[in-house]
Amino acid sequence: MYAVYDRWSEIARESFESEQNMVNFDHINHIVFAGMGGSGTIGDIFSSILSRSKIHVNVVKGYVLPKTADSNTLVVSISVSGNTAETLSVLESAQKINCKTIAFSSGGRILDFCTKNKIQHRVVPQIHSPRASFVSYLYSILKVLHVTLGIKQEDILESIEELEKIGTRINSSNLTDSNMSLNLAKWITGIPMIYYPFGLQSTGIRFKNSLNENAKIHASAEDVIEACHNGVVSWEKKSNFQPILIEGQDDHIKTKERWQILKKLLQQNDIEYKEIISIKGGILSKLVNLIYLLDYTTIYLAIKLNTDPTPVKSIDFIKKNLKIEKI
Ligand SMILES: O=P(O)(O)OC[C@H]1O[C@@H](O)[C@H](O)[C@@H](O)[C@@H]1O
Repeated sequence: MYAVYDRWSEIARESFESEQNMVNFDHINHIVFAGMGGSGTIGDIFSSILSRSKIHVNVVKGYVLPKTADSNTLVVSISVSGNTAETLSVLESAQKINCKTIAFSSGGRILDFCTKNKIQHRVVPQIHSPRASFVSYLYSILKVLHVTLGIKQEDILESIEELEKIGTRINSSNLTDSNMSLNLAKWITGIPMIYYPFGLQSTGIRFKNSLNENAKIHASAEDVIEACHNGVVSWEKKSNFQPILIEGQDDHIKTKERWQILKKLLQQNDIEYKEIISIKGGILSKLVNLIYLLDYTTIYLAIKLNTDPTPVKSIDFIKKNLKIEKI
């Protein structure tokens, strides 16, 4: 897995510079991103980026297309394997009601369905595993859809440069004290309780998912503002949860205030915490930079725990036991 992660910035650039044909969907007022796990995180990223645009965005991590979808809706289906039942189900519903559709997969049932129904499809090869392919999928989708999504090329290139910069500091050729991912992995001894601000949700959820799949440990992730109405009470008791605060340089002023109060509360309760602060820059740069740093943490943690990050036996077990034909 290291070998793939060490190349993330190169993969990002290659994917964005690939031959994939760009497409511009017009007359859309609603976009649905359908995908599970790492493919769902890509939807979360676009949801953050588009949160200030006039386009209504839904991220569907499940089987059901929102009732508001119609022929002015673009449904973007993302599945690295191309065989994820939930994602295929949303695509089938979208095709039935004449949504505009495009799908990205390495092949599988999604490619078969698109070929049969003449739905736009782009093949993006799987690199190692669906979650490690995250970066090639993100930048291939950006290549194909950045005009439709109104994302500027310069913002995309800036984000690749940021991946290059952080890569040299956190990759496996720098196993020193200056490696932030390694340091965070060394610090984690219990269950990470991840807090994230509005706009950086994808980083918190992806970190949780990668801790689960790579390090095979429990983890929890909450929006910090919401947690100030419920989750914070849990710190009144001792536990083996460890707070990790993912803070954005440009968080809303009231979010910044919450971070300060939360830190004060943790200090009063004698609870050690870690702060991970985003870089300055565009939202895409912030998100991919954090995801890279935190994903690497999960691989270093897996190694520390003598755990092979690659296999996900329990997910395989669930999939084997699913009665796909009954969906
Ligand atoms: O992108 P796919 O192939 O639909 O997979 C979605 C998710 O499916 C899970 O089963 C995988 O273990 C995740 O890592 C993955 O992100």
